[in-house]
Amino acid sequence: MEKQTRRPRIVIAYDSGFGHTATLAGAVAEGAADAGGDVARLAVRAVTEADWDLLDAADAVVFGSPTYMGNVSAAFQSFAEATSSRCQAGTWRDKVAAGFTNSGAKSGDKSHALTSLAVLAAQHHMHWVSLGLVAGWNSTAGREDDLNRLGFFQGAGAQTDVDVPAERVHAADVATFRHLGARVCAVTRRMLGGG
Ligand SMILES: Cc1cc2nc3c(=O)[nH]c(=O)nc-3n(C[C@H](O)[C@H](O)[C@H](O)COP(=O)(O)O)c2cc1C
Repeated sequence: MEKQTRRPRIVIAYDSGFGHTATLAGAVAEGAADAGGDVARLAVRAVTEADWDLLDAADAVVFGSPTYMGNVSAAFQSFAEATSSRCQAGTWRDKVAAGFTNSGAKSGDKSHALTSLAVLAAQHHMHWVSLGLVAGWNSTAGREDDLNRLGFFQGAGAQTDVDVPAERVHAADVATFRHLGARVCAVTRRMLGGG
């Protein structure tokens, strides 16, 4: 008989100064929800007591930040520092984690921001989930609309022109970020024993 488990509880904890990364956080949330997750999104600039409770009760936390000056935003780093007592206490130990970022340049040193997110997860003794996609747009047959068009592996990376409104993120990035959400949900379900 198939083992029954509850729906994985997934929290998307993100920062966004101008709304682009917030839109992409929505794509991660949709992917996770479509895959059967019980999903909450929270903006780390204004974390409430209820938000901390959500984070503490989550099975998985997906961290997201715009890339600012080649790293996570100052607001995201303030949130990261605010988690330090939980780090000491091991409150988030063995939760699943993953990350995403978005920047203005095609590269823009996004890898460094993703690494900061992975280090935060490691300091919390969480289990990091990679993007799980081959690199797109890297051959003569490749197209800008490929999944993982920017070729990230550690997490999901998007590029948004700095002068477009928040909702005008790239469709291939939206699909890539949805994939990350679904993958986090699938891995978390396995961790919960649901196969
Ligand atoms: C303070 C600041 C620093 C930035 N640094 C970078 C950077 O290092 N690399 C890059 O490609 N884009 C950089 N950008 C552009 C943003 O990453 C880009 O506009 C992104 O879409 C903003 O996301 P948001 O709307 O979620 O804040 C920077 C923007 C700001 C405001």
